[in-house]
Amino acid sequence: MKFSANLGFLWSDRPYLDRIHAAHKAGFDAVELHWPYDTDAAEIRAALDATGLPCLGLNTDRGDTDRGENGLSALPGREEDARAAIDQALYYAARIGARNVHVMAGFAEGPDAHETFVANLGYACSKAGETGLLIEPLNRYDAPGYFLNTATQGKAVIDAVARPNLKLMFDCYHIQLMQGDLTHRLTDLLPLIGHIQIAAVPDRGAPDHGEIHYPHIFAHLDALGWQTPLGAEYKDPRPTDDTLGWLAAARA
Ligand SMILES: O=C(O)C(=O)[C@H](O)CO
Ligand SMILES: [Mg+2]
Repeated sequence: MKFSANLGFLWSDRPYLDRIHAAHKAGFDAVELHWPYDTDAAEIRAALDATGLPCLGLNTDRGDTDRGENGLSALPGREEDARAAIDQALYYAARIGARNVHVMAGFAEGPDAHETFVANLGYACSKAGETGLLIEPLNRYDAPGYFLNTATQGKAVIDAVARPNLKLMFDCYHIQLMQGDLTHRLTDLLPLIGHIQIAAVPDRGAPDHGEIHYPHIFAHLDALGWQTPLGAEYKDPRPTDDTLGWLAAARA
């Protein structure tokens, strides 16, 4: 199994460029970013080229975080802002060679939000070119009021958009908290999944403790033929270099 370091969380005590080199030194196969927009794309690209690490993805801008926004694409009436955020993410992704853009839904509910999300995702699919698009259900404990909460709802949105370049970001941490049954769910949804992320449940630490026995998940994904690096997206109180025993164990 291969692994991607999510540099939104791992080594978050240092600048993005240093995080890429730290991920390389630690033996990760890829990296993924959250919101790298304050860092010059050419510099990120140079660090990726120097290390040989592919970048698997980044997120659309959240909007006005001071007002608590966490994505814009499911917000009725905010289409112009949502599409500007999609354009910005696709442009940045193309400059650094990122494989995917995660289009963040935001805090919204109801049929209008669904319709708005589907329309904005349709726009993104038309503009994406070679870049893949992802949507990610977030759990209700961390993100109460977020529009997209379950893999089941994610599938309904993907079915409604009906475009081959839109897939599900299956974050085992969020899906375990909302729905569980990870083994069957990964099997059933596999054709719709574009990226998979991992963290311990419920504390979102390194994937070496808690409700999910990750050696089983890794073996299961291996048996399913999954090859894309799994995104290590965890927040652990220890310095990142001290949390990587799970990676060594998975490599053994
Ligand atoms: O929070 C997550 O799980 C993510 O993957 C995204 O970056 C959205 O915050
Ligand atoms: Mg995630």
